[in-house]
Amino acid sequence: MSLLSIQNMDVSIGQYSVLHGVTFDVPEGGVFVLLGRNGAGKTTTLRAIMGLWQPSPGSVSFRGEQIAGMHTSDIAKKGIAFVPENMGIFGGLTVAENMVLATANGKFDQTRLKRVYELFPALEQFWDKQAWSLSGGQKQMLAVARAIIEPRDLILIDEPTKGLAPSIIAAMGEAFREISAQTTILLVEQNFAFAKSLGRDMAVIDDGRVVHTGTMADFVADTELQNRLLSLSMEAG
Ligand SMILES: Nc1ncnc2c1ncn2[C@@H]1O[C@H](COP(=O)(O)OP(=O)(O)OP(=O)(O)O)[C@@H](O)[C@H]1O
Repeated sequence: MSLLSIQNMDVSIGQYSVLHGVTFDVPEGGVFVLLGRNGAGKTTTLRAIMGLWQPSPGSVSFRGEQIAGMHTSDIAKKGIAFVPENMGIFGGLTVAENMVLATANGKFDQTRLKRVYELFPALEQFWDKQAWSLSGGQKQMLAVARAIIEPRDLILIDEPTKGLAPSIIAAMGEAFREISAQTTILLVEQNFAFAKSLGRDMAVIDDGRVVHTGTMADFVADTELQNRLLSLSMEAG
């Protein structure tokens, strides 16, 4: 059984029909990459899984249980976290306060906190600094750290490398590799070089429809398919 199974998911935003019968399965473990052009429907897919947009009834199951139609807070309690593109951190609060707010009861599990420090040493260094004063990469690290401070089975991460320097992207990749040994990651990316270094399985979405699913290794080997499905707006690599 897949960890997450999306079957025939339609999503409308207001009067606009954005997703049309989106279907793909995310197996447990590793990184699953969702690729697609600008405006293809990647963010909408993540938001619908999280209950932030209303997906069609019965279209999203997590560990075999239907979660479409549940409240976002109940979906989060099932063990799914979301790191949105805007990171969702509180700039006026310190790193420590941002982390406390991400815990279920205001207390840290010390083993998990130690792991966060190991993955992202800058967060320990800047623990008492206000989040707005962090660099773009450090803010992204804080956003991911907030998602893993409680036990999770699945983390949805939306374009984490956007605007980051190559050295920070490399560090982020290392952290994701370690996190994905314990927690499945569903990663939306436009940076194909980054995505292909991490992904085991993948899907491509275009105009609100899934147009390809398979292994990343097969996709990387098929340049004709890449050229056809990935627009020039995606960073080839
Ligand atoms: N709040 C909204 N109201 C109306 N239309 C929206 C809204 N949010 C997204 N859309 C539309 O839905 C479509 C999919 O958008 P989405 O943000 O999911 O794409 P994306 O693949 O994540 O793109 P990008 O890579 O540019 O972030 C786009 O045509 C977009 O204009």
